[in-house]
Amino acid sequence: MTDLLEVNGVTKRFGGLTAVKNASFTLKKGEFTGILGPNGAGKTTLFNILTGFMQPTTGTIHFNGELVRELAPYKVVNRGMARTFQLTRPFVGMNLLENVLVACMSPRASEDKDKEARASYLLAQVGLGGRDKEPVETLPYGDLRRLEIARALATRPDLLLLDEPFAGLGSSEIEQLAQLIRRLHREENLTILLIEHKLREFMALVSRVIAMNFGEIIAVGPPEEIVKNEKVIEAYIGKTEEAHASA
Ligand SMILES: Nc1ncnc2c1ncn2[C@@H]1O[C@H](COP(=O)(O)OP(=O)(O)OP(=O)(O)O)[C@@H](O)[C@H]1O
Repeated sequence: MTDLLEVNGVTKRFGGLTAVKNASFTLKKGEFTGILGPNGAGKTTLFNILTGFMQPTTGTIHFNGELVRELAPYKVVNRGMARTFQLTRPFVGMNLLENVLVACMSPRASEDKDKEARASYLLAQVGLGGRDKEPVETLPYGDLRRLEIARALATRPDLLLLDEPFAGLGSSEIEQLAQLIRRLHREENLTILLIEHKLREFMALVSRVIAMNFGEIIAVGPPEEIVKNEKVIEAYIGKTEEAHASA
């Protein structure tokens, strides 16, 4: 497998706070990787940097061999990196089909000549088939998450970044969405980077974990190793009383 994404020494400072500290990692084509870490660990900041919503203070990002640092978010999308957000942002006043159609105008989707057919197909693919004309305003949370994924897929990405797709969903919705994500990874030749706090679902989906704490990458490995990693356990539950006593 070749490297699709190469992150090298990325740091992001907000005044005196270092949200991401010297992060380096690679993603290989076809990998399903997750970023794990407690609140405030720097996961979303890292996503924002990768996708052009923020510039790193230092460090470089290569995607498909090209330097993507300094590129505006739409240019990053045009190079094949699409994302979803913790808070969904549909185009209000438009129906489901129109919401996906906008993304079908992406340069990478130029081969998709019949845009309406493509948008309709994507809605069906994410489980929203037959609902093209529904207004987006009435959509429940779980369906909004599906719509976001359809819009991201419309840009024909090589890498899909999912920021907490299960937040706010009930257990049956989570299971359905997890199945969808798993199927997309398998059938659409996608490389996926996932942030998710729902640990059981997270660990079942990913094959590699990048664990962060206080902006730093503290461990990288398969889920079965990460759950046993001392630094990761400490980051989640804090030092044991014994360790505190001897410190
Ligand atoms: N625009 C900003 N300005 C100042 N500080 C920020 C900004 N964005 C994030 N931070 C800070 O950077 C740190 C990392 O935040 P970030 O949102 O990346 O963490 P996270 O791991 O995604 O957390 P969560 O799991 O709660 O979403 C936090 O201390 C946060 O308050």
